[in-house]
Amino acid sequence: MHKVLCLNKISPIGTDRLGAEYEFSTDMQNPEGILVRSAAMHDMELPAELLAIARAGAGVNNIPIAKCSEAGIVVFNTPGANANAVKELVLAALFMTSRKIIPAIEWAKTLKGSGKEVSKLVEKGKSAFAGPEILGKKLGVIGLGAIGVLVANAAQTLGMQVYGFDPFLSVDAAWNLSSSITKAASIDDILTNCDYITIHVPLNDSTRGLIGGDALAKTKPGVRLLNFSRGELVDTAALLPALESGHVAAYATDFPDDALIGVENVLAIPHLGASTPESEDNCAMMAVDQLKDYIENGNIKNSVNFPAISMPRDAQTRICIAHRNIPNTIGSFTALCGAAGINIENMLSKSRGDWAYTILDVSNDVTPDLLAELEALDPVVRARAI
Ligand SMILES: NC(=O)c1ccc[n+]([C@@H]2O[C@H](COP(=O)([O-])OP(=O)(O)OC[C@H]3O[C@@H](n4cnc5c(N)ncnc54)[C@H](O)[C@@H]3O)[C@@H](O)[C@H]2O)c1
Ligand SMILES: O=C(O)CC[C@@H](O)C(=O)O
Repeated sequence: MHKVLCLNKISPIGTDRLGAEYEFSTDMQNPEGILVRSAAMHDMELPAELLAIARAGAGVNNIPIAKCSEAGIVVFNTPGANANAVKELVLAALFMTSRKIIPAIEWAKTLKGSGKEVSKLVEKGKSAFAGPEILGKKLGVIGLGAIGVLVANAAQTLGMQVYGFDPFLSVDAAWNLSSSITKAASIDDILTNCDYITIHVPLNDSTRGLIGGDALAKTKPGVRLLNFSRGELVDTAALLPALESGHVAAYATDFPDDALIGVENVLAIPHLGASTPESEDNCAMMAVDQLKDYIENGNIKNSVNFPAISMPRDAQTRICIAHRNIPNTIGSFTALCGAAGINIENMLSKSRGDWAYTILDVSNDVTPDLLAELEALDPVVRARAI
């Protein structure tokens, strides 16, 4: 029986796929797998038995990736599975930051009880809530991955002039991006030219504070800023005076902090980007399928720390080895197998940056001694036989 710990609410459409061979619970000791959404895992002790963490979603800044790699724990995410849900909320925010829809609705509620005067009061008060159209305005999209591409294409069909910036644009994203999107040469191109700016990059050490005082100073007066990626990408301390002066006309964020809540022209949304049944089902199914394939077959798809690797099973036993990407490592695996009288029928090894992963399909039983010898090799962080 495999054990899977679930740290957040995960759609049963996904967890039902675990099947009868799995014990699944929100509270258990020594799990082999963890399913997680946004739960903070940085301070969590990682169980020795833990093989993999599957993040039902895109962002993995809640997971200690480097620590997991060192322990041979494979971390998965579900690229693109919630992108449409986020795109739809970003489009809603484009309209909401323009047309003052939320404060206007709040104001209209105050007219309750005014009887026949309501229509007169509405006409008198409505000018306080006028706001511009998005048609023809310039939208800058920072980060053209799964979400950024969908946002850029949709905004373009709504009549916006869209500029995109992504120094690491993938081939897939380039194929999916409308040819009408203008390529920005630098982030400054976006900052200085655009009426609306939306951020769709991961949070990491190089993007934290991406929009700080210097960046804000380059933006057009009256710019509207949208952040559906992570709160720490925008420096709240630098943003507050820019909102106060009106230089930033509005800020929509899915990640409000205490200082932003209640501030005029801040649209503080409680992390609802991926909260649709469709997205929750997609993420859960992908996360569970990837986790199961890893636990049962050692195959890796959509990992953020180890390479993609997959091989059909056609031998008695599979040895899976997570290791550092250094020369002569594979030779030491085959030498140890040979010395143990193990015949390798098929093998595959892939690397990704500092890390690598090797699958050896063998025609014998594998002894705990051989696994211990493999794991004792310097580059190896985890070896198991399935
Ligand atoms: N609000 C939500 O509920 C929600 C849901 C999903 C994702 N997210 C956040 O949105 C982020 C993006 O999601 P995605 O699915 O589009 O991810 P993705 O990995 O498909 O795309 C991220 C893109 O950002 C680009 N990028 C990285 N650093 C950059 C930089 N400095 N400047 C410009 N581009 C850069 C990458 O090349 C990539 O194309 C996630 O990392 C997550 O933090 C939030
Ligand atoms: O799980 C969620 O609700 C949010 C997920 C989102 O932030 C992500 O990065 O995919």
